[in-house]
Amino acid sequence: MKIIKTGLEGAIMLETDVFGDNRGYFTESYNKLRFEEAGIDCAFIQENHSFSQAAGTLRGLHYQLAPMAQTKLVQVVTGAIYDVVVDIRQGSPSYGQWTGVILSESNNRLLLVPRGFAHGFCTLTANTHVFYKVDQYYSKTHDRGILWSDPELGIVWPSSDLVLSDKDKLHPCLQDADNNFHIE
Ligand SMILES: Cc1cn([C@H]2C[C@H](O)[C@@H](COP(=O)(O)OP(=O)(O)O[C@H]3O[C@@H](C)C(=O)[C@@H](O)[C@H]3O)O2)c(=O)[nH]c1=O
Repeated sequence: MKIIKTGLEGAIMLETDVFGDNRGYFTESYNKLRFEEAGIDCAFIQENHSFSQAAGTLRGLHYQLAPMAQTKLVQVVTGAIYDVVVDIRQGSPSYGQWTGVILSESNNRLLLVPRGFAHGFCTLTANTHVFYKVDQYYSKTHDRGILWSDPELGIVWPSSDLVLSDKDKLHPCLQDADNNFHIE
């Protein structure tokens, strides 16, 4: 497993080892020991699967407030996404900064989204299946969002013809969002 740094401390990309043969390939998409060796100590307790029909479907930017904050390990099984994380930890040198990576069915890359980061993605293909593990349960009362188009963030999304949920059209900008993440 290869560890690839993103522009944001703590948000890392993982490239799994792929064993191809005449049938196709095999890869370990998660191995607790390998993660621990890489200094990633997460106990994943829920796995989510989202399916998006259209290319240009944008889900985000989402996070859960502490104490229900989640680390997420994101993987694309079919199709491709532009996956974005935003550091929303107050006091962080990279507070308000974002980075984006492409995860696809063929690049064997996963993105680790730490607690204290907002997360969202835009599908690059139709019929995209995204799987992600989380280390805290879903909590509707802690679930929060930041507007995908917050001008202060200036995220450059890969499409302007977007499909959004009603909820995601109405989130506040980062400066007005509920946020109980702080670092020293
Ligand atoms: C996230 C989630 C949603 N739900 C329910 C709530 C709602 O009725 C329905 C759809 O929820 P949403 O519209 O929030 O789904 P979605 O917009 O796909 O939300 C997801 O977006 C990506 C970017 C993330 O990072 C995830 O953590 C999650 O927030 O599913 C659960 O039951 N469990 C869960 O873990």
